[in-house]
This record gives sequence, structure tokens and C-alpha cells, in this order.
Amino acid sequence: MQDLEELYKLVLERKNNPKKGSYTDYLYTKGLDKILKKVGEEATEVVVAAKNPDRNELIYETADLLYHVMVLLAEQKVSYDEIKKELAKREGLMSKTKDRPEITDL
Ligand SMILES: N=c1c2ncn([C@@H]3O[C@H](COP(=O)(O)OP(=O)(O)OP(=O)(O)O)[C@@H](O)[C@H]3O)c2ncn1[C@@H]1O[C@H](COP(=O)(O)O)[C@@H](O)[C@H]1O
Repeated sequence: MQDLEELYKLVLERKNNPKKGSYTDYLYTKGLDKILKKVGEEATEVVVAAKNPDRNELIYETADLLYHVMVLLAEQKVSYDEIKKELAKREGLMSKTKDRPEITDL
């Protein structure tokens, strides 16, 4: 079983102790621009998959995206705890949709 935090720890471990030949090491070696390109591609694949009736595609592409986002966070030295704290700050926040001007140009 692997949750997102465990996945983050694993890719951070790959950052601190490179495992030559691993895909994660390949991404770090290529650098930030390559990681960003992958995040962009995988995000697009999630969008395309969401329009596909096969929900397994969406699950598969979402897992790909989450993995590449975890690599990006580790590369940029953002800890998983910082993301958790940011999410926690939002707990219980009410969206103020009624104060927001209606979007009419869609
Ligand atoms: N969750 C993942 C994961 N999701 C996707 N991928 C890889 O992401 C790549 C995405 O496929 P693409 O076809 O888009 O990319 P590609 O053609 O292989 O390569 P490029 O386009 O980047 O050149 C595949 O090679 C997948 O193997 C992952 N690779 C690793 N993990 C996890 O990270 C752990 C460590 O992996 P290694 O560092 O490879 O040992 C693994 O045990 C997994 O738990």
C-alpha cells in the first residue's frame, strides 16, 4: 500500500540517495524543465482521460500526475508537511461564491 505521503518520501529518498538507472533519478538528472514538462503532459492526460468513458484511464493518469508532482515538490525543496499545513489552513473555509461576479463570457 502506498499513500501520497509515502510516495513523496520515496522520491525524496531518491533525491538524497540517487539510484542510478531509476526513472526518478532520470527526472532529477534531466532537471527542473524536464520535470515541469512531465507535470504539464500528465495534467493534460488527466483532462483528456476525464472525458473518456473508461474511468480506469482517469485513475491511471491521475496516479501518473501525482507521482510527477511529488517529484517536482522534492526537486523544489517543498516538503509534504508544507502542503499538509496549507491544506489544513483551508479547513472550514467558506467559499464566498455570492460575492464573486458572475462569469458571463464562457
Ligand atoms: N509512481 C511512480 C510512477 N508513475 C509513473 N512513473 C513512470 O513515469 C513514466 C511515465 O511514462 P511516459 O511514457 O510519460 O514517460 P517515458 O516515455 O517513460 O519517459 P519520458 O517521456 O519522461 O522521457 C513511466 O516510465 C513510469 O514508469 C512512475 N515511476 C515511479 N513511481 C513510483 O516511484 C517509485 C520509485 O521509482 P524508481 O525511481 O523508478 O525506482 C516506484 O516504486 C513507484 O512507487
